[in-house]
Amino acid sequence: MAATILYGKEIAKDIREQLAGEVAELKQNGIVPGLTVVLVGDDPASHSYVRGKARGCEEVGIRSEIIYKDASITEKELLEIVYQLNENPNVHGILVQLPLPAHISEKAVIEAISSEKDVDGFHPVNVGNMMIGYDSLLPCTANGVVELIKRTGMTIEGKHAVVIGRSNIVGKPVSYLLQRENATVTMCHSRTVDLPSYTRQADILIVAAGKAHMIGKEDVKPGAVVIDVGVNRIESGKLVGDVRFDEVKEVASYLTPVPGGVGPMTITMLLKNTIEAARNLAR
Ligand SMILES: Nc1nc2c(c(=O)[nH]1)N[C@@H](CN(C=O)c1ccc(C(=O)N[C@@H](CCC(=O)O)C(=O)O)cc1)CN2
Repeated sequence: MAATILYGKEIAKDIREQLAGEVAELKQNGIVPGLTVVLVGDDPASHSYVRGKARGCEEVGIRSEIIYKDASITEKELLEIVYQLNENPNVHGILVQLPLPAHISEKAVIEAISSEKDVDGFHPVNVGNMMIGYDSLLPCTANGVVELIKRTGMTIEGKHAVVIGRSNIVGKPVSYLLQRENATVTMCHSRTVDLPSYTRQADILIVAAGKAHMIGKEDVKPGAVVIDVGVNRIESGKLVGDVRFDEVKEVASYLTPVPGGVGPMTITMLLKNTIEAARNLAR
């Protein structure tokens, strides 16, 4: 039986309607949630993502601002911008778009952002709280993946989840979040020996390797939920995932497309975090 396609775009629309209601309620109490995004350099994909974040804010009523900086900015100058945003009471969420130019330390920039305004959920305080299971601002893509799986109506508890990829943005946090939902989680990566022997055991397969079309139907257990986090631009200019969509849809129970699957959920979870940060900071 063919898989049900999980259109993140439609689910994101649903969630955004709910978030718009939450923003309206905050505004009635005199709080206008505000997000500032800092974008360094001229990477076209980053510019497009940042525009998407501003559009999302407008849709739900969050005040947003984008600070554009040339790639020649020094690390010290960028840190100064972050320190000023930390002090600004109208800014509840701060996000520095990644990747940064090689001469700027991502670690230094992430650590400079106030953990209470870290709407990416990348600050070590937020990562630590997530690992322990305390409340915190959660990494957006990972949180979006878990939300998508929940929307299938399946029970995550007791399922075997296999995650391919161990990045700080997706692989590591999604593994912790699924473990928090009581899944049994196996983390695989580029050095895993005999990857298919793991993927074929997965009830839930999260593919975040950044390698176009690496997963085919022979790698998937029939009936598995398959979430494709890959966004790869191939030679023809087309955007494709890490999963061979047309093949895997024949065996999976649920499958996300690329584009239109996980991507739109990332920005929606950012909006959710900004509202949560505004609420927390007003306490
Ligand atoms: N500070 C951050 N930097 C980066 C993050 C992040 O979460 N925080 N993640 C990625 C980029 N990203 C958000 O910033 C992002 C990537 C993809 C999408 C998205 O909607 N993708 C669409 C396709 C878009 C296209 O046509 O190019 C989809 O999959 O449907 C949104 C956000 C790295 N940097």
